[in-house]
Amino acid sequence: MVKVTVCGAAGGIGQPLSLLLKQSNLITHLSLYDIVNTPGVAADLSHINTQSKVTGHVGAAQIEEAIKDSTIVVIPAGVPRKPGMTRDDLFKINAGIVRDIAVAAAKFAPKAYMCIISNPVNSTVPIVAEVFKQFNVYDPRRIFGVTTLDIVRASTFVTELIGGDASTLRVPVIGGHSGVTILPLLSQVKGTEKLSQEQIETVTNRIQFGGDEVVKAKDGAGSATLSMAFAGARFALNILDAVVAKKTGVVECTYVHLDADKQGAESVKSLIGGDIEYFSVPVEFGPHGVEKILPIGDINDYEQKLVSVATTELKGNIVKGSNFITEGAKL
Ligand SMILES: NC(=O)c1ccc[n+]([C@@H]2O[C@H](COP(=O)([O-])OP(=O)(O)OC[C@H]3O[C@@H](n4cnc5c(N)ncnc54)[C@H](O)[C@@H]3O)[C@@H](O)[C@H]2O)c1
Ligand SMILES: O=C(O)C[C@H](O)C(=O)O
Repeated sequence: MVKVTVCGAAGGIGQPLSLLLKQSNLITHLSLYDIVNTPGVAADLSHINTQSKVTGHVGAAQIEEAIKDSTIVVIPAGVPRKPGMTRDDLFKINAGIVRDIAVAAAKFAPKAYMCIISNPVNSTVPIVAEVFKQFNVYDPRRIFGVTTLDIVRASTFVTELIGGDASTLRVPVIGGHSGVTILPLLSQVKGTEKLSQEQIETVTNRIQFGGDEVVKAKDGAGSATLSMAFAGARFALNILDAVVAKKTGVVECTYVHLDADKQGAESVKSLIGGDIEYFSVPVEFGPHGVEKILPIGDINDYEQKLVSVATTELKGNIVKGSNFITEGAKL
């Protein structure tokens, strides 16, 4: 059985993400969890003639059956931003939502690959990790912050400048998932050498603040949902490719605890200054989740400066998430 549970499945991301996952032949059971509307979404999706069974589960009383024995738990549950808000402003509401889902996963699907979309990702990933530690089921190779939308945006925006096929252009984006913590490594992308420094800085800023572009355009109706669904499905399917289909060479940048591959993280740590716990890095996936943290490679002086700015903010976000569990009420 390959069961994928989407938590927040009735939402702006949850619905199109579930639709994309329904198309995968690697999934046998698609389980939809939310506090509202999942019976309807599940009934609708269940008419699609692909192999997975679809079930809908509503509210805390049904979270056990929703999550039990999942291979993957994807979490886009929680509130999105409105114009003028930072992702960190969402912490007050989303931290508790993510904690409660993590507790259920730790109890009922302790071996699941956890894919966290809910913002602020820089803090919600440490929340899930600390919950798993409290239940003695922690494995850093299986807990991921989904930063794929930053990579997808980077491919699109950079291609607009240098031409070519955005669907195959790979732009490494490391760091975290908010503003200045998002670090596109454009110097590693062939074709960017023809851009001026001004163009590089403008497109770097656009990638870092791409989320704000959508929040502003939606004008109070939320943040990115469709592009996030695309990115979230790509990420979950990458994991399934490695874990279920046993495909090798599956590589994506994702926000992980650097203990996921201590040896591989050495080169990353020397670049970012040693004492940071979580960072989005290029990861090769394998049958246990993170197989290897790959070297970040050479970065130029401009990118090195961006790294210094990012790590200061990121460290604060990480501590805030971890403390929410370690200094909170006993679970
Ligand atoms: N990682 C990223 O790149 C990225 C990109 C876009 C959005 N996001 C984040 O994803 C989250 C969801 O965004 P959205 O646009 O889908 O929001 P939305 O409001 O449209 O949907 C959220 C869903 O979560 C559900 N929910 C609320 N509390 C819940 C709980 N306790 N258990 C289960 N479900 C619950 C809601 O009922 C709703 O259906 C936000 O936090 C947003 O900031 C992250
Ligand atoms: O910008 C947001 O709040 C949502 C998401 O993190 C994004 O990058 O689009």
